[in-house]
Amino acid sequence: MAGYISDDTRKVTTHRLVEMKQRGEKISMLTSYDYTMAQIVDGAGMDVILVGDSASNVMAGNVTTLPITLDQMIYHAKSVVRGVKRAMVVVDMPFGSYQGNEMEGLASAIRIMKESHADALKLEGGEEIIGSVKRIISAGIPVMGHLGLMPQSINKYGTYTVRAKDEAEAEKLIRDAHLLEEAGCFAIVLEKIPASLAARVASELTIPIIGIGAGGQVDGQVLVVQDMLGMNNGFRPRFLRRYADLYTVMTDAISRYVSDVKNCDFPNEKEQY
Ligand SMILES: Nc1nc(=O)c2c([nH]1)NC[C@@H]1CN(c3ccc(C(=O)N[C@@H](CCC(=O)O)C(=O)O)cc3)CN21
Ligand SMILES: CC(C)C(=O)C(=O)O
Ligand SMILES: [Mg+2]
Repeated sequence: MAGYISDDTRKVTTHRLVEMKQRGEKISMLTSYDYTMAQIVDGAGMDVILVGDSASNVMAGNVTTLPITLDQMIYHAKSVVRGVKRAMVVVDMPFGSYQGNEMEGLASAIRIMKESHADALKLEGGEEIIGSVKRIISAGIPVMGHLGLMPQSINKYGTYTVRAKDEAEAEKLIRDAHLLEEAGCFAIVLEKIPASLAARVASELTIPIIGIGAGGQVDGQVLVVQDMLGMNNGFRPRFLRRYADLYTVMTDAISRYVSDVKNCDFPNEKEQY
């Protein structure tokens, strides 16, 4: 099956994402944490590349996203930006860099933008962090919101189960989404919530809603690239579609290399000087 690669090579902007929502063209988004992956993802025609704090899990092997630092996020973001020509690059602000202190949030945001040359930032939360969101937007930095399952708050909930299933939580999520839009966010990620609730938010708001485990009635989709490529053998939530089985492909290739080295089949005469 042929892939979809846009012939429009202009850099993706916040303005163009809103236009895509208005036209009904879905927005494609995947994570990347490094230069090599970002080059592949951008070259395949991705609209938005997220330098996710899921790097804490996927790159560093932590159990949660909480330990990753501002310096580490900046390192990943710089590596990704060097590999990207067309996609918009959005960077997750890490846990501890914006909660509870607007001025610290602004300072962290400016550091990420100044040092990485990324295009925008993403912050988890609604009302609780709206002060930081407003300050960062006032500085001219585009902000993407993130509601529903918020992995930086995992210790408050204790599980990664679906969020906003009860009326009260759903009403708060809708209020938070409106607050984020009014504050000037250019898009919002909704993670692991009922599809009907996500559809309602997407229809009520003008800004694009990007879902992960939030159904198809939203304006775009995001996944972690290692998950959709099948490199993370253990991570198989219901919302994940696996487009490849790179775990098997890579294990086969690497084990053949081990055999070739052991059996003195590598290198051969043509592979030496
Ligand atoms: N590799 C990876 N992929 C992600 O999508 C991701 C990360 N890491 N790290 C940060 C957050 C955490 N996310 C998560 C984590 C767990 C589930 C999840 O649904 N896990 C299990 C059990 C959930 C439960 O307790 O019911 C599942 O089977 O669905 C979903 C998203 C999404 N993000
Ligand atoms: C799963 C996406 C939305 C994310 O925040 C991340 O990868 O960190
Ligand atoms: Mg994240």
